[in-house]
Amino acid sequence: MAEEFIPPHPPRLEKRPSLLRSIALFRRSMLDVWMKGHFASDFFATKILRRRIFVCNSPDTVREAFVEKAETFHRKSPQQRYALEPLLGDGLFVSEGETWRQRRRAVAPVTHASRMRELAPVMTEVAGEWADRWRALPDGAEIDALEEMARMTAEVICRTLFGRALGSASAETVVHAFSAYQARVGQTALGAMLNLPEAISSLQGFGTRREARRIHAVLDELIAAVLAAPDVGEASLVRALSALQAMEPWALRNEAATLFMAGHETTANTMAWSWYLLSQSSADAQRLADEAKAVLGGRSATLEDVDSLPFARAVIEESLRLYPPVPVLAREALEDGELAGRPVPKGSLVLVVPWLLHRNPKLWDAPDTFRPARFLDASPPRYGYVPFAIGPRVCTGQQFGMVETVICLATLAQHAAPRLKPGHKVAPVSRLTLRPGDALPMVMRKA
Ligand code: HEM
Repeated sequence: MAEEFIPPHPPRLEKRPSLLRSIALFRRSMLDVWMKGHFASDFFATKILRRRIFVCNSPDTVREAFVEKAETFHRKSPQQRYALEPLLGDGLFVSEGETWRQRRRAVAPVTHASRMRELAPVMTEVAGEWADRWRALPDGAEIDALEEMARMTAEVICRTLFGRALGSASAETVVHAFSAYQARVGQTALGAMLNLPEAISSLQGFGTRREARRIHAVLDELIAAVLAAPDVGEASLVRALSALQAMEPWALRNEAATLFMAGHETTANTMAWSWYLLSQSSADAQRLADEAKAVLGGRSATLEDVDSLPFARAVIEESLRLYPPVPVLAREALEDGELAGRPVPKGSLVLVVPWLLHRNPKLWDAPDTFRPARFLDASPPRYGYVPFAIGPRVCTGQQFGMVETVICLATLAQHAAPRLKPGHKVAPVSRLTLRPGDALPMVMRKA
């Protein structure tokens, strides 16, 4: 049997770090703060400054917190709200209570599995354009696979949000505006996480609000153009949202911003991690290329092909297990509660950490090893595999994200098997999402 690949992860701490060290590690990446024992621990509690933190790391405790007691642990963490509210306002991702319920009723149907027939052709079209791009590159050409995948998934989400022509023309502007926001956010959310006084936190957020206003201006213009244009029957999430529920213009913009933010970088990172993992496991890369060539014969994958591409799906599922794009799911207790028989005071943070849960040795055989076939052999443990979260706030774009990544991966894998640039070391980092560093230099090779 070929040797299996264990992809990189930050060193696991042997003993509890000092407060200053914890803060320094957290600032670098949310992956670096965990101790060795945390991975196999079902439930544990800790405290950083004024914030009590409870971590659910077994199927039972995940179900208890996010499903059975979802009402108590419904509110997003102060860190997420602080980082995202300037941009998303009361958008679904950060809202709560009645506003959340109302928005969920609007957003969930337009991204639902039943809409894939209408949305998937855009994914097929973009995957085909990228296959042409990659085919035109000479063997040995250098690419940044992270940037390539970010541009590709931006095309998909912009064309599905705003329609083909407007979406394609605006993708670059939207991506730049969101990247500038992200760069600001990375530095601002720590104060809120640690429960520092409001004044300190708001001082940090000035630049973030300025970047958010820039994005709002871009989106307002695009939405007005979509709604002013005649409906020619092409897929547009913005048009579908406004047809389904009467929404104020700012509410529609908040949901468009939410869908872009939630649906862009998550899928881009999943694709980039998949190329990296495949580049280190030639047997899996070959198996994927063989499957894609046999099913597709050179053409682009469609929605109808997805069920015939089980190995492509398994590669995506394994990438999402090892490098979940949202590696920490955080909630604030709205009232006093209880988890695993322990009191959880109001205001505590309750975390489900896919980064830990997906590598819990009690749930996974060889948890650090890249082994996509594990998803062909057995179903993942219920409540033990949550890349799209679980419970009432589960990702509304789960089907969208899976269909998009399988279509794009299989279409491209027929033509290309990029290798990691010699000498480049990949190190996972996580701020808002988990990425393979700031760039992923790879060298093009024909499949
Ligand atoms: C591989 C791709 C994706 C992954 C891994 C992913 C993951 C997640 C996760 C973990 C959450 C919950 C976050 C939390 O509880 O704090 C979430 C929420 C959400 N996602 Fe996704 N997502 C993906 C793609 C998408 C796409 C393509 C869309 C839309 C087209 C989307 C729309 C949303 C929305 C609207 C929410 C908020 C749901 C709510 O709070 O009710 N996601 N996603």
